[in-house]
Amino acid sequence: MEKIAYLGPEGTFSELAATAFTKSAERFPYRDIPSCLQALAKNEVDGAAVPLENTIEGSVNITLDHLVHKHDLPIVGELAIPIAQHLLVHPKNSGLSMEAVYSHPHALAQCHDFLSKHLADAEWLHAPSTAKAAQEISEDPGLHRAVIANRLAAKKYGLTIAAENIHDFANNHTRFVLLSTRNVQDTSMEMRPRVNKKTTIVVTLPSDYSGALHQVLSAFAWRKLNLSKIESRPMKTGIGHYFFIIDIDHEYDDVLLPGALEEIKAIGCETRLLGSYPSAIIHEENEMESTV
Ligand SMILES: O=C(O)C(=O)C[C@]1(C(=O)O)C=C[C@@H](O)C=C1
Repeated sequence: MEKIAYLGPEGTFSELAATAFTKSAERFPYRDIPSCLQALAKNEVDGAAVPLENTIEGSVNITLDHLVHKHDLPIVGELAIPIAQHLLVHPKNSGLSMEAVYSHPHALAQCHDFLSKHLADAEWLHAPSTAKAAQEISEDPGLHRAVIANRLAAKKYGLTIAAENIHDFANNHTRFVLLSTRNVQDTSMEMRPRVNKKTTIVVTLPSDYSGALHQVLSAFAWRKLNLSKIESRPMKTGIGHYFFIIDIDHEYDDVLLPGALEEIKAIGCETRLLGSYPSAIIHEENEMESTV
């Protein structure tokens, strides 16, 4: 892989994930997640690292929805990385007497307890990414805004860490997926310890068919295929119209998964394979290589 897209600017968690996926690829920052996917679809890059789910905040809906509704970009790898959120301020400002706190909505949500306790009177403002907030505040100390971002962003944009590890739950991780239209072999995934194989599918149930979801689940159950996630998302075609995203702890083999999908199709479901890929978790922040 030569070029990888991520949610920019430099210093986001997405950049950390992109680096963890592949050190050799040149990293290209984009303004938002849809632009990363668009860049891959237009072959401006040959990979994209995008967030899918956080342990505290749940799914990153914009990624899921764009993967399902707008593109056909296969998932080729998955990494869960530790997310340590810190409160950053411009060195000319001090600590917690700020007019506003500025960050990505997911980062603000991950620190809700801390903000309620220490910055309840400040405005909580949404930024396109954690590092974008850090970059803007580094350029304008007069805004009197604190930022929630990672250590890399603090270093990159010359901000001071006013409070460390302010996320509400200790085990804060975000799952990132690597998307690519190429047959990727040069990511660092295979070198990681404890790599599992996973498959992600999208299932649309037939309308007015009692017990359809039950039958879908039993197609996996009697084959002893473990599901690690099932989530419904709106099809955007009307109230009550949903599809399901299902993660299966098994690689797409020649027998079990094709058999389960055939069984599901036979009851009138539509299915789509989003990818079958290696999956790993990085437990500690110090296992992440810095990109500074
Ligand atoms: O803003 C960033 O640094 C991102 O990479 C985005 C993002 C997200 O979309 O959830 C990624 C990981 C963290 O959960 C917080 C923010």
